[in-house]
Amino acid sequence: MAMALLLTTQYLTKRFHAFTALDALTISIEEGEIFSLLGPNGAGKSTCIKLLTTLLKPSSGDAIIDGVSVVDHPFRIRRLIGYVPQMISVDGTLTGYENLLLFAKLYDLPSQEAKQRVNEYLGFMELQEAAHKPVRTYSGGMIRRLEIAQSMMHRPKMLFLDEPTTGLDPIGVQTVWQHILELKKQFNTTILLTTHIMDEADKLSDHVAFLSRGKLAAVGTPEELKKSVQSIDSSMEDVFIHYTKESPDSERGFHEVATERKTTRRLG
Ligand SMILES: Nc1ncnc2c1ncn2[C@@H]1O[C@H](COP(=O)(O)OP(=O)(O)OP(=O)(O)O)[C@@H](O)[C@H]1O
Repeated sequence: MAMALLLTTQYLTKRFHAFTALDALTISIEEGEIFSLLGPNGAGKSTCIKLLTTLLKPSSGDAIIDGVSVVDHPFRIRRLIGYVPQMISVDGTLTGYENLLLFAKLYDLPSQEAKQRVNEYLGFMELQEAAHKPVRTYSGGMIRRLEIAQSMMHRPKMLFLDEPTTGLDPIGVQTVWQHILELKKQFNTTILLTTHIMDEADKLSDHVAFLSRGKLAAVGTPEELKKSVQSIDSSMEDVFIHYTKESPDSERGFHEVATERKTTRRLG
């Protein structure tokens, strides 16, 4: 059965002076699917997300989300999407409930509806018990789930998650994965995520795209990609190396530490 496409990019390109960070990317994402962008540090994943969330303007090309062009109608796009950046995006001094209520108000939800939705998402993310505690007392996994709930307050059709599990302990990773899959199941939310974790891409994604130096190196289902590298029992790591000619773990140490530090510093 043919699925409806929710997002298409057409030769989406971003140059920073002479350097091309994203080079004529053309991909399509079906409604209700989880799509992962993989690639080594500097491959252009965050740049791609920033273009699709209208934080950056393309140098050329376009992307269409639910029929709306990011180039022509950035304000309409912002109502259609939710975004969880790599950096912490909740306030550590407020409670989980207060953080969500703030966002509900930002999106102009009437007071009664705002409270209902906050409670609905706290329940969905299994954060009711901690709802009235300051967020700085939350674990990394709880913070991530709260951030995802926050990005959902206006019921966006599409969510962008930039490295949703970086810096989390194994239990945090599992609960975040479980809730990302539930979002797709219960709300039919279309999700584009970036990740360095091959297992994450393999377990969550309907389709995976590999970027290498700003260019699309491969796209397909995890199964198709594993078959395409033609070794018996090939893993997503093998696929990564095959298409990007780099190791998935290159330079991870510093990157992970830096991200964790950013988290700690921001929450005080
Ligand atoms: N504002 C900017 N000015 C100049 N160069 C930039 C800018 N933003 C990104 N770049 C460069 O563009 C390239 C792609 O960066 P990007 O952050 O998109 O990579 P990434 O795949 O998300 O990497 P990571 O896995 O480290 O997050 C990098 O070489 C980066 O240095």
